Amino acid sequence: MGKAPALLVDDLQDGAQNGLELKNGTCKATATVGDKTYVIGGADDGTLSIEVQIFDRNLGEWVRPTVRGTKPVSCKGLSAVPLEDKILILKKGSKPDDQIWFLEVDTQYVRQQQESLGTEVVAWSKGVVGNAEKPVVISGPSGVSKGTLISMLMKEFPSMFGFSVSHTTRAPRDMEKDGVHYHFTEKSIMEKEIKEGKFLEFASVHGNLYGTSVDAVELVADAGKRCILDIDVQGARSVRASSLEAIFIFVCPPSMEELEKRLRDRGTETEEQILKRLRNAAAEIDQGKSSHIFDFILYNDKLVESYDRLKKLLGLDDFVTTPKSGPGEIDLPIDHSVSKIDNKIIINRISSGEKESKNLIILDVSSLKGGAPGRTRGLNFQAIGSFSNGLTEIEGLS
Ligand SMILES: Nc1ncnc2c1ncn2[C@@H]1O[C@H](COP(=O)(O)OP(=O)(O)OP(=O)(O)O)[C@@H](O)[C@H]1O
Ligand SMILES: Nc1nc2c(ncn2[C@@H]2O[C@H](COP(=O)(O)O)[C@@H](O)[C@H]2O)c(=O)[nH]1
Repeated sequence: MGKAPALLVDDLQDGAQNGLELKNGTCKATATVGDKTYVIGGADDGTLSIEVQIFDRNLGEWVRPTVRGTKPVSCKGLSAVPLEDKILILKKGSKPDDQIWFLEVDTQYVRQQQESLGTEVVAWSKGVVGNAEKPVVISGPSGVSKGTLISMLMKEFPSMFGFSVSHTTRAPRDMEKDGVHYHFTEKSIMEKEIKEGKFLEFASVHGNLYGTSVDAVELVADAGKRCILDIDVQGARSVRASSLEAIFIFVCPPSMEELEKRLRDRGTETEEQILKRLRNAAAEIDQGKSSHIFDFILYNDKLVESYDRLKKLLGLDDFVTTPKSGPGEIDLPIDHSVSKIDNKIIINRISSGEKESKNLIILDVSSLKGGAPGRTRGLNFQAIGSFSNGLTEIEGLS
């Protein structure tokens, strides 16, 4: 339980309603989901991010929750619209790609986090219009060439893909840089952070601890890139069970002999480590082929051909000739009112000062996908503007 924020309980009971701004805050809104009222507001504590406090109406207590995900920066004003297990947050006066956020309050991810931490948890997730490309999980036995294929992809499409930098307790190899190839970490520190719920997945692999932090995935999404995860089969299984929607690819060697040759030729492991990795490879290949975790199995015999097949799987083979056009961005009017009818959020422009804003935006939240940790995809919208000649212009997705 934390100290009470500037708002009093009476303010919540008398004045604040779902979807309405509070009169005594520039960047504050409240929304009630179940027995809890969420007070969402910026910079009260001197930071630049939007903070969350909860008033538990059953207990009559204020709670300061553990907040997961990248916090949005504060803005000129907020509207909050409660949905079933999350709250839609509309940020006023922010850039078009920073206007729509979700505060998850009762999703599967939040419930899992609450269970492991034993505290109240909320999680931020930025909203994305349309079906933004899913992250890519690449798995397969050690030495099969996951890293090689990922490097080729990142080199050819530097602005499209971003690598999720894992944590590991293994020692760095000669050419490996901390923070680039891995976050090289002490076991005790990593175990503590796992307990604190900072990892999307983790596993003991070939005698060391490896894991993908939520921050690693968020960082790539924040850069507007499609995240690539290079993780073992156990990790892939955990991600499959999480709310991170991804494409799962298992890279398979042409034979165990070839796998052994690649591992030995790479020359990065001791004899003992090579034998351990080869012993584990047989089980990984079995699971990779039979476990239904993976959407695709990619046989890596000849590297260039495998890379071409990988690009095809990711829809990149015709990328240069026919780049896919995006679904567009929503540009919210600064002064607006918000109402909700079923799965449609109606955003009405109030003042007439903004020449380029649409008068009415209808946000469709019926097909939301993904969510924390990561983006909430599947937002659709229609923007309707009227002109002095009486004509109406409609744009956006239906
Ligand atoms: N198709 C191929 N034919 C021959 N050698 C290859 C091929 N693909 C990759 N290699 C080589 O095999 C070695 C292992 O590749 P890489 O390091 O990419 O494997 P990895 O799956 O990322 O391994 P790890 O899981 O241990 O990180 C490298 O030296 C790479 O140059
Ligand atoms: N479950 C996870 N597995 C991971 C992660 N990062 C890497 N890996 C896998 O570990 C092995 C060995 O990697 P190496 O760099 O020591 O050769 C390999 O299969 C990787 O895919 C992770 O975050 N989680």
